[in-house]
Amino acid sequence: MKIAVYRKEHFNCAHRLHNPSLSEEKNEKVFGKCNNKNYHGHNYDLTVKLVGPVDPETGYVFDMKVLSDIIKINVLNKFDHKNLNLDTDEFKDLNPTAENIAVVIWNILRKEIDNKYELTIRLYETERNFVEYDGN
Ligand SMILES: Nc1nc2c(c(=O)[nH]1)N=C([C@H](O)[C@H](O)COP(=O)(O)OP(=O)(O)OP(=O)(O)O)CN2
Repeated sequence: MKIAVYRKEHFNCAHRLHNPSLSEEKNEKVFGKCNNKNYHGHNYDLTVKLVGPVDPETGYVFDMKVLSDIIKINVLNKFDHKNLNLDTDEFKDLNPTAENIAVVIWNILRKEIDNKYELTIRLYETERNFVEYDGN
C-alpha cells in the first residue's frame, strides 16, 4: 500500500523571461510583459508530493516536518526574495519559466529525498498558471 503526502510552501521571486539568442523584438513577442527588462515578481506556491509505503512503526510515509525543513533549507533559503536571473546560479543561463523552476526544484529535492519515494513538484506561478514535474 502506498500513500501520498503533500507539503505546501510559498516563496516570492523576481524574474525576467528572456532568451538572449533571440532578438529583442522576438523576445518581446514571445514573452510579452514577462520580458520587462526591469523584471517583475511572482508569489509562487509550491506543493511537494511524496508517495511511499506507510512505516508501521510511525504510521508516517515521511515526516512532513522533516519534509518542510528540507524544502526550507534547500529551496526557500536559496530562492525566496531573490531575483532569479541576477541572484541565483541556477538561472544565470536558464530562462526562469515556471517549467524550468519546477525542474530545478525537483532536481534539488531529489538529491535530498530517498529514491524509494516518488517525488512530484507542482508550482503555481499565479493563481491560474501552474506546472507539474515528476522527473519524467
Ligand atoms: N508555459 C509558460 N507560459 C507562461 C509562463 C511560464 O512560465 N510558462 N509564464 C508567464 C508569466 O510569467 C506569468 O505566469 C503570466 O502572468 P499573467 O499573464 O499575469 O498571469 P495571470 O494568471 O496572473 O493572469 P491572467 O489574466 O489570468 O492570464 C506567461 N506564460
